Amino acid sequence: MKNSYFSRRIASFGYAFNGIAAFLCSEPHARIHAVATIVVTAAGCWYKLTRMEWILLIIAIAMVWVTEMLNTVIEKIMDHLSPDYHLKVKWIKDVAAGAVLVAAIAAAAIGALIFIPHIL
Ligand SMILES: Nc1ncnc2c1ncn2[C@@H]1O[C@H](COP(=O)(O)OP(=O)(O)OP(=O)(O)O)[C@@H](O)[C@H]1O
Repeated sequence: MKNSYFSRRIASFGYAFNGIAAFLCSEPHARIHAVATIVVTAAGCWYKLTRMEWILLIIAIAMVWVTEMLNTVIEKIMDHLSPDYHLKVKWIKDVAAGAVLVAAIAAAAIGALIFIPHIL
């Protein structure tokens, strides 16, 4: 019983990692985020960010990844359920894309507030 519970939890982690791999393999945006994440993390190490700066940076990076992944899922669902042009689909996709933009602007602002003082 215990074994089957833990093996199901381990399997769930496996599916989640498969999902991240599928996102990275199929979406060009994901690869851009991956490169940006590596560059920002390397810059953080170079400038020896404080613990609080790392916390803010990790939240900013995660926000962009999560919104981009959910936006992609919403696009795929809509393309599957409603491949034809539809004003409601346009609204749903535009709002989902808007969420990514909000996260990206916030992440850029957080990055600037953290790195500009270090660079100067
Ligand atoms: N079926 C549809 N009905 C109405 N508008 C749509 C439909 N599909 C796409 N659109 C419009 O086109 C925009 C782009 O949609 P699309 O699904 O191509 O997203 P994208 O961000 O270009 O995705 P990707 O870059 O991952 O291909 C949407 O935000 C929406 O305004």
